[in-house]
Amino acid sequence: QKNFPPGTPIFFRYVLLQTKESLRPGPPAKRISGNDIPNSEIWAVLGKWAKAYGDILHFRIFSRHFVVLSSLEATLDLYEKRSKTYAGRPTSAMSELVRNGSVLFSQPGNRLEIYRRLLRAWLNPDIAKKHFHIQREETNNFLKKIVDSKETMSILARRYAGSIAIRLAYGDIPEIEKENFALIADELLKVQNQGGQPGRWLVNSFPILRFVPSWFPGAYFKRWASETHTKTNELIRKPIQMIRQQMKTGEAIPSFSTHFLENTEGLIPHRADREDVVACAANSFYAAGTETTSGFVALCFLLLSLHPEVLHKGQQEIDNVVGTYALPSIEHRAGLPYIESILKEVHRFHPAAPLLFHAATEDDSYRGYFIPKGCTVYANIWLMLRDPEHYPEPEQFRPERFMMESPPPDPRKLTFGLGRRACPGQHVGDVSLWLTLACAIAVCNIKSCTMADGTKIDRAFIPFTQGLASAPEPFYCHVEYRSQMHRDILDL
Ligand code: HEM
Repeated sequence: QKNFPPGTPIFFRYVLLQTKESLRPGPPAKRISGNDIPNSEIWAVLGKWAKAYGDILHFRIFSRHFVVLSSLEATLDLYEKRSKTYAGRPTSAMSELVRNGSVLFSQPGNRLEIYRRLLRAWLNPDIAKKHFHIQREETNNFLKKIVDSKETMSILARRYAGSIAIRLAYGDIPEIEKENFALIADELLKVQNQGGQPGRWLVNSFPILRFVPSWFPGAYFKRWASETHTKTNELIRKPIQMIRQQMKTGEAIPSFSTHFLENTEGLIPHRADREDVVACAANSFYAAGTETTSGFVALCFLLLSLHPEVLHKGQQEIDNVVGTYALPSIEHRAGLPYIESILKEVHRFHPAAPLLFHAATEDDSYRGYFIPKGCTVYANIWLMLRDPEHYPEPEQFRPERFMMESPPPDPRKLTFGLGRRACPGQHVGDVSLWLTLACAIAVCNIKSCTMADGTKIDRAFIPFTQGLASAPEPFYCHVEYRSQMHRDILDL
C-alpha cells in the first residue's frame, strides 16, 4: 500500500512521488520536463511503450502524472470495479480558470449527477425510439447531398451529425435556426479547444502561475481565461434564452430543452439552477455527439471505398432481406448480420475516441503501484481492439471475423466508454451509425477517396486526426447512386 495519509503536505507528497516514480514502470523521463510525447498517433506510441513496460505504465509531463492502461483486465478493474475513484476527468489550471460548464469535462458531484440523469431520461433505449424519425430524415438528407458534392465527406458528415444533435436538444426547429445553433455550438467548441490545447499555456505546467494578478506583465493567460469564461457562458446560454422566449409566446417546439425547463419530473432540485443546468446538458448533445458520430460516418465511407468486396457483400444482404429498391429501417436490423459485422469492424478498426481519459479522484494503489489523486488515467482501447489473440491480423479490415461461430468481443463494449462516465448517448449514437451505414450501402457505390491535394487514399496508410476524438483527416469521397431508382427511394 502506497497511499498517503490525508493532509500530507504538498511538498512532501511531491518528493515522495519523485522517489516512487522509479518504482513504477514507464519510459525514462527528463528530470524537470518529464517525458516527450509525440503529437501524432499517440495511441500507437503508447502501444509500443506497453510492449516494453507492461499493461499499466506511467509517464510524466512536468508535474502532471499519467497512467496508461493497455489491457482489458486493468481497464475493467479501474474504470468499472473502482468506478467511483476513476470517474474524474483530467483537469488543468487553465480549465479551472475558464470553468465553462462542459458536461464531458465536469468533475464528479451533484451537478454531474443531475446532467447525467437528464441525459439518461432523454436518451435511454425506450425513449430513444421516439427519436427514430429524426435519424431517418437526417440520414436521407445526408445521402441526397453526398453525390457530386464539392465539400469534403468530413464536412458533410459533420453537418449530418450536428443536425441530429441539435434536433434532439432543441427540437424540430426551422432550418435557418438549426444553422444558427450549429454556428454557436461550433464557436463554443473552438474556444473550449483553445483552452485545452496541449503546450499552449505555461500555467498548465506551472499551476502556481495562476496566482499571478491579471495586470501583471505576461499574465495574458489570466485575461484570456476571464474573457473566455464570459464568452462561453454567453454562448452556452444563448439557445436556451431563445427557447425560453419562445415558451413565453407559446411558439416553442417541444424538445429536451422545453421538457426540462418545465421540469415536470422534478429532476433539477434547485429552481435557480434550472436554466443553467438545461443549457449545459443540451449543449453536450452537440459537443460530445457530433465529432464522434461524424468521424465514424466518414470512416465508414473511407473503409468501404477501400474494400469494395465488403460493400458488395453488404448490398447483397440488403437486397435479399430488405428488397432491391427499399431502404433498410431499424426493424430490419436483426435480419442483417453482415451489416452489423461491418459496423462492429469499423468501431474496432479505429475507435472514435482511441484513448479513454478518466482521472483519479483520490490517491489509490493498483498492483502495488501508486496512482496519485488527479492523475490522468488513459485506457488505450485502440490497442485493446488490436489484440491479435481476439482479433487475428488486426490491421486488416475484415467484418467476417464477427460472423464466426464464436465471434470475438463486441468492440462497442469499449468504444462508448466504461464505468460512471460511459457515453449517455450510446443508444442514439448506435442507431444513427447503423442507419447511415445500412442506407449508404443500400443506395450507393463508393468509388474512391482523395485527400484535399488530390492524392488517392489507399489501404496502406489512412491519416487520422489527433485529439480526444479522432477521425480520418478531411477527404473527398467520390460516390454515385447504384441507379436512379436507388436515388428516388430517398424521397419516399
Ligand atoms: C458514434 C457515436 C458516439 C461515440 C463513439 C461516443 C463515444 C463516447 C465516449 C468514448 C465517451 C467517453 C466515455 C468515457 O469517458 O468512459 C462519451 C461521452 C459522452 N457522450 Fe458520447 N459517443 C457517441 C455519440 C454520442 C451522442 C449522439 C451523444 C448525445 C446525444 C453523446 C453524448 C455524450 C456525453 C454527454 C458524454 C459525456 C459523459 C460524461 O462525461 O459523463 N455521445 N461518448
